[in-house]
Amino acid sequence: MPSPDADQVASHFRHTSVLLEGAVDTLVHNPDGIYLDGTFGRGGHSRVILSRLSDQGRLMAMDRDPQAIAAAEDIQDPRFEITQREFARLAEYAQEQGVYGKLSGVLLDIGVSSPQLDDPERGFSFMRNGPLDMRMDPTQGESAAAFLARASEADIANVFKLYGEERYAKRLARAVVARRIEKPFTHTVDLADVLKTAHPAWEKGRHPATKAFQGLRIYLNGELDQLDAALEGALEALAPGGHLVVISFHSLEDRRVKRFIRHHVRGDTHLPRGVPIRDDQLNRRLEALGKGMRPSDEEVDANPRARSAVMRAARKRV
Ligand SMILES: C[S@@+](CC[C@H](N)C(=O)[O-])C[C@H]1O[C@@H](n2cnc3c(N)ncnc32)[C@H](O)[C@@H]1O
Repeated sequence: MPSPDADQVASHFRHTSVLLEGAVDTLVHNPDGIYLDGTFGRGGHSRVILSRLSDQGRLMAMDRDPQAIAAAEDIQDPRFEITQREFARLAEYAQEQGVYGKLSGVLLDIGVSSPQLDDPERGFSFMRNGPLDMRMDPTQGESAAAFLARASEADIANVFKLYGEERYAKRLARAVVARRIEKPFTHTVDLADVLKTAHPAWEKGRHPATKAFQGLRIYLNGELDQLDAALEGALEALAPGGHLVVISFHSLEDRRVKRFIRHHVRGDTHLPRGVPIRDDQLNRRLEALGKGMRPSDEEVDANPRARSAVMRAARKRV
């Protein structure tokens, strides 16, 4: 892939941040604190966080996508630094920087950015034709084309079902395998057309390839494992009283975030079921900060990609 030019990337494909004010209001409780934005994207949240910090405050950011890192070039602020890395390794980053256990807040705005979806060259979109890639970091791991060329029919069906929640996963996988014998898949629209032809029940307003594409993207980027590791890492890297804020875009992710927070709010899940629990056996490490927050109707009207977003937040107990 050619090395990304920050201006080109920033001007061609824009990202509208979701729950921008709500997330930053919940995250920043101490203007002198050290914060970590695990999903820089185009820096929508990062820029507002910086505007809320004092001269003593500090913001560390990360993203696994080299184009996101290039888009941060215009932030010339001594309080800001960024690294290209997976957020599963956020605790390691905090350790290297000497701030492990000292963070005032961690923000994760997970999933894909609009520039990733909108740039056909990234291969995420079934609407715009491009090479079938779908990696957030195109230098790591396996592309969608490589996976579809080598995986068994059962593995492909599993990806569509587990990560795309596609009801007709087996049927779609069968069509993919039948077609690849004649010609391998190299482009997004070609795959989308095969999925569309094989799909028996189109839902109104939704392209029949939507769920299968989601499944491939989540699988190829290891998104659920990344999320689990990032939540664990954030809990350790936060200072007592630090805030964790997570915005997710579909139920597979939100369920995990909700479960993680509930587990640490109750502090009882390591004990066998049915055993009476004494208070001193509980290890309550988090306090929930409100209930899940969703974008307003106005925000969804202005940015339809916000419609499935849910934000959950918690405070690490002292
Ligand atoms: C929804 S966008 C974030 C947008 C950002 N908050 C903004 O306002 O511009 C999600 C970003 O997270 C990044 N990302 C997703 N999974 C990641 C992971 N496991 N590690 C690091 N970055 C990841 C993507 O590359 C993408 O840039």
